[in-house]
Amino acid sequence: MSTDDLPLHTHKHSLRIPFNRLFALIYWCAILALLYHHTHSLLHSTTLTSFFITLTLLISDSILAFLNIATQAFRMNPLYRKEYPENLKRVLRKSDLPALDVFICTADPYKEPPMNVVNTALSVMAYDYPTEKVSVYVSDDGGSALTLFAFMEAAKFARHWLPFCRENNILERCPEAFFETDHSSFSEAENIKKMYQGMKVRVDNVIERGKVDSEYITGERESQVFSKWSDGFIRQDHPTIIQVLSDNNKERDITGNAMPNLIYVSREKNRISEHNFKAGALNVLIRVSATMTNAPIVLTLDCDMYSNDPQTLYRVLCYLSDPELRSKLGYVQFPQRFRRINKNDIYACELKRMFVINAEGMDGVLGPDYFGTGCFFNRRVFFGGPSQMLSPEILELAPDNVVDKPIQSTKVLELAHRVAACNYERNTNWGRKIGVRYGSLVEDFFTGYQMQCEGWRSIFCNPARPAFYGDAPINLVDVLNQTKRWTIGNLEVAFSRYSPVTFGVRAMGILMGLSYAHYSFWPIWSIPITVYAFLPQLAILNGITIFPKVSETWFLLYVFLFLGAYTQDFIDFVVEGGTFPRWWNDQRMWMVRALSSLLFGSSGGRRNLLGAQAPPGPYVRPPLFGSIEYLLKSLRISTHVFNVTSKVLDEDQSIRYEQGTIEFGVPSPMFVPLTMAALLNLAAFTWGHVEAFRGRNDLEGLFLQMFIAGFGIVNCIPIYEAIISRNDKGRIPRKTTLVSLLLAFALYLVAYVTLRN
Ligand SMILES: O=c1ccn([C@@H]2O[C@H](COP(=O)(O)OP(=O)(O)O[C@H]3O[C@H](CO)[C@@H](O)[C@H](O)[C@H]3O)[C@@H](O)[C@H]2O)c(=O)[nH]1
Ligand SMILES: [Mn+2]
Repeated sequence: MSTDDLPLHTHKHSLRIPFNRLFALIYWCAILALLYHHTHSLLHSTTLTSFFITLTLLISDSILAFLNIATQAFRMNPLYRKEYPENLKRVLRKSDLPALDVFICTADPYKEPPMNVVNTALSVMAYDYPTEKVSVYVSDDGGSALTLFAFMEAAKFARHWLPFCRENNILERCPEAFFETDHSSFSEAENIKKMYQGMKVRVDNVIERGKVDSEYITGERESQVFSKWSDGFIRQDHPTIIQVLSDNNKERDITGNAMPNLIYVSREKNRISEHNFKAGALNVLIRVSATMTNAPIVLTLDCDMYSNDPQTLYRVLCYLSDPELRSKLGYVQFPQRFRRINKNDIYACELKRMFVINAEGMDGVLGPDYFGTGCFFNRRVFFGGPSQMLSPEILELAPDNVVDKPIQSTKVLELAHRVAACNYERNTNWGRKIGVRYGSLVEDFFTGYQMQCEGWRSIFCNPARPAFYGDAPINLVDVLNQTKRWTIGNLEVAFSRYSPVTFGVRAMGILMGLSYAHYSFWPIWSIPITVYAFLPQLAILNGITIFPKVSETWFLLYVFLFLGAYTQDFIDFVVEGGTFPRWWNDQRMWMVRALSSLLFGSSGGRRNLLGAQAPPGPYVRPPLFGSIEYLLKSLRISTHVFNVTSKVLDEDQSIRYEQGTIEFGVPSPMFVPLTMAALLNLAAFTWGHVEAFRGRNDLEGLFLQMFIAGFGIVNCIPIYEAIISRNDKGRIPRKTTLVSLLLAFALYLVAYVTLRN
């Protein structure tokens, strides 16, 4: 039978491509016209005030224009793919199936409950795949005995869980998710559930006490392991701990089947060496796994994600075993999908554009960027471009090396410890040319980008049943802190010597270069957003017209630019299954993000050069410009830290989240610009009408400004509610409102003095 009859995968191009291209052309012409208009007015401005206002608008609109052009790159050639795993099983023998190493990262047992991490691991250990070919490596940057304890428990539970899933052909192989569904039709389920809950109680007890008491330790071997957590052991300074918790050469499940490998790794840490956060953790796992199993396929997973489909690996193999793709295929990326997002996704955490729409767009060119989780790599991709292999410093780490010793042999364990040491990477290519790349807080984005620059292709795989599910933050501060980390990370890429606009365009062509530029430069989108949130409003308050009148032709240009961008964005969103309320919240959240986290730095996150974390400070810290924070880093005055997002659910907060109420709560400086904008827009809109009513205003000339203020107000409704009508703990703290009010008034005074002369 020819392979045409048994396709492993197919794809089709979006029908909207011709329309998108035509529209992009028209839209670019409109943008050019606007920039011409501004330049013309700038050259003919009569007063200093009008000169500065026009200059501000010109700068803002140039930034918007650049970002818009970059966004159009995603729309030039979107692609939709489909895989046929059933065909794969007909052409590939079981014995030919490649092995898989799964990497799971965790960093803090209190922010990332070990039971969640355990669920992540169990869901992939239970993949529908020959168990002797699966190894799961857990990286614990928290260096916590609590996490290790949870995994010891998990290894025991897995001996029951895996055969249960296999024999009953369970789809939902993450225990927590499975027990949330109706499982009454499975006779053993109750038994397994009891075991699961027993494990949960033990793990939670240990977490609550903060240590593993002797009553929980069974046997000499376990107590020996925990004795490593001696007095001087702290998370920032401790030796490497590598613990094989399940070894497929030895362990059998209760039905006598081999168990997958499960290995706990907490790399060595000290205060002098840079440990490079998650990127460093992943590089240690790449090396440790190379010494033990060296599987040709590597899956990276965050501890807040779990597998939702045991067949996923077969989908991946549809691409990785395709002879036409194989030699250049670096990774297969699945979208991040989230489980508990509320109905209208108030924080726009679904990130449909980033995780689906844009990824499909890039897939039509050279493939999607790397999202940090839910990604299957060809191990070879970590070692230089497809035609230019970079050999690691020791032979055993090479991607084609075959491990011929059992994972618990002294030789293997010795080497594994050696490659997990703090100073192992000194004078090597790790983090620069080999492995996951250092130098950006979005190590995922930066790494995928560099791989693609080296000539690797990637594939976006988006099956109907989500391959993975994860959790997204459920309060505004967490969302904004996450955005802030991404902001800094993106700027680090934008202004590195690998900048997508120069290096990227040269290496991958204009479309890929622009796609990556869109992400790395998006923080500067906060400049136009801030200008449009304040300038037109301040102008209204001072009776100044800054946009064309309704009767002028230029007015139509503004209408077209606004409606064109919004409509196109809306169509993209809805075509991918979005709803109107979700889209509305999404566009609101991008403005919120722009006004707060993109611009301002906040709580924590800075450390001194020795790498010691600054002690947690009082609630309100002086706001810092994101760019200043970035600058401080560039001047080596401070460095950025990867602030892990909390995955602990507060009951009250969860309820408010379910109801769709925005959670402010803590007096964060990040809320100040937002609240200021809400107040000023309301003031301007009201004042504009009052003046018009008194006949002192020309509403025709102020129409665009009034429209912007009105649009701002509609977007700010939840903020007004959070200031005035809410009494719950999630309302905007009085202090924040007061500070914002004062600052808004100060801003008004400044404008009064400068604009009226
Ligand atoms: O020093 C560290 C810090 C973090 N992590 C792990 O990194 C993962 C992601 O951290 P999280 O707090 O969940 O960040 P998110 O913002 O949700 O993560 C997104 O953004 C990150 C880059 O900023 C990517 O690494 C992630 O894959 C991507 O999902 C988690 O598993 C952490 O345990 C470490 O292993 N070591
Ligand atoms: Mn996360």
